[in-house]
Amino acid sequence: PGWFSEISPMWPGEAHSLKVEKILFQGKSDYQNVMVFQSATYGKVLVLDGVIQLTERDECSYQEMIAHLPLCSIPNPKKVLVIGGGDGGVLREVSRHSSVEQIDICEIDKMVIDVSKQFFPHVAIGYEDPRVKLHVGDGVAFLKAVPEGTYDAVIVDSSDPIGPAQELFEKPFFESVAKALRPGGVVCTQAESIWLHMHIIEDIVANCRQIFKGSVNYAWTTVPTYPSGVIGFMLCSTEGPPVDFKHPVNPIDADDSHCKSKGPLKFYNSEIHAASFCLPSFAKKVIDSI
Ligand SMILES: NCCCN[C@H]1CC[C@H](NCCCN)CC1
Repeated sequence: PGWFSEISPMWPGEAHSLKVEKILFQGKSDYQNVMVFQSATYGKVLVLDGVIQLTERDECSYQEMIAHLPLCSIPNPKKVLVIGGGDGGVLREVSRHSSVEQIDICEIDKMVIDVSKQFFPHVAIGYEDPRVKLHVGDGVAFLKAVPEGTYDAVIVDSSDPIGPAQELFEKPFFESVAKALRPGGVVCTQAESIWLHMHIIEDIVANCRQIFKGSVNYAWTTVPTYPSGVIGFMLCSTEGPPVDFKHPVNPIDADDSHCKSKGPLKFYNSEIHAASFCLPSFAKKVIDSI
């Protein structure tokens, strides 16, 4: 009864609101406040420190794009690491790829995992795949311990730079990701909004261009319940076999038969893969000039 408004200094002067039917969970973990509520029109909603992480209605866009943009860009992904993504949605999407043999996930907050399993079973279903190995801990420390060249792909499904995910936006972390990737390996990170955060994106792109000597691209998608209605992704590859993110070499068809239990893809397809790298001029000017 009432409205939830997403007010944050990260998007001053604006706040997306959702009509609340019932608050289902409120808790404080070692890292952040965790809340779940039943919304009137977007299904259940997961909120961390007052910031919307996902809603049942539109999570397909973010989870499918952040997973398939990298994995469909390399021919035969086998070893994948997910940093963050405690709700399990990215795991659900990664597990659609039959070539994948090992999926490591490092999530710092156990409460996010438990709450997702309890309230978002269609998202947390990702944990049920036998290839998934869960590590509860800090992604920065995890990556430091990873042997060089271990992974074909790393997906950084983080929250925003204010809070526990702050370090996941800084240079040392990107360097540790590059080290953990094989030559021609790929990383996809959550990269904010071109409407709200061009300055943050500028810094991220500058760091990525210094660190990833393959290709560096910015893609974006629409998520109605994220501020400004869009969210971006950094797609980078390490030096080695070239990766052309804009032309998927490993297309995943919409009715991928490997995933009866996970349902069909609701958002991602090869056309929207290519289209997601087309940017408005104001963003292109900044990103292509770095
Ligand atoms: N697996 C879903 C995790 C969602 N990650 C993030 C949650 C916070 C959201 N804020 C958007 C801020 C404006 N760009 C970005 C994605």
